[in-house]
Amino acid sequence: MGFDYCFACGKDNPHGLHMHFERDGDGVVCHFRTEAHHIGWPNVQHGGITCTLLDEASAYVPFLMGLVTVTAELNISFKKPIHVGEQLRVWAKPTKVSSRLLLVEAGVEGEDGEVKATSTAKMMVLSADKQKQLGMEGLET
Ligand SMILES: CCCCCCCCCCCCCC(=O)SCCNC(=O)CCNC(=O)[C@H](O)C(C)(C)COP(=O)(O)OP(=O)(O)OC[C@H]1O[C@@H](n2cnc3c(N)ncnc32)[C@H](O)[C@@H]1OP(=O)(O)O
Repeated sequence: MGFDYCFACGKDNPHGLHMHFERDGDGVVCHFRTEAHHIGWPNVQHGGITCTLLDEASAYVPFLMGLVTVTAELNISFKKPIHVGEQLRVWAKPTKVSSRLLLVEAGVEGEDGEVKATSTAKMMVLSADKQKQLGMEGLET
């Protein structure tokens, strides 16, 4: 299975979130609507879904630079609950880029711009050998 089955962005994954990213300056942005099947506590989006939104946005920053990375670290601050039916703006931008590591800042905001969650991520750039070693097959950027 390739990119199209990515849980966060794959168009062919029937269980996925179907995130779609666009460039925004040197970063990325995506709009996402919280649905009933995304909850943990009643009416409140599961924190794991929020993590996925932030992780994916962080991964798309290097991806759109033509780099294959994995998340080595992801630190999240959950600021406000997200409720079913909310329309969210998910963004990410690089704060430091080196040949092996990118630091990426990301956030989730409500329609009124309220900050729901923020994160910082360390994205490790993978060589072709490392991709093979980690069992990542069929990757082409
Ligand atoms: C059509 C469009 C489709 C688009 C699709 C887009 C898809 C996007 C999908 C994205 C999905 C979403 C994204 C996801 O969810 S990716 C999935 C979640 N992440 C993972 O599965 C990663 C699992 N971890 C690993 O594979 C390894 O631990 C990695 C690769 C991270 C390091 O490997 P390893 O441990 O073997 O290291 P090394 O021997 O290669 O050494 C490397 C160097 O790096 C240093 N180091 C290591 N760790 C850290 C750290 N935390 N902070 C700072 N530095 C660190 C290390 O000391 C060394 O430095 P030096 O001693 O050389 O100086």
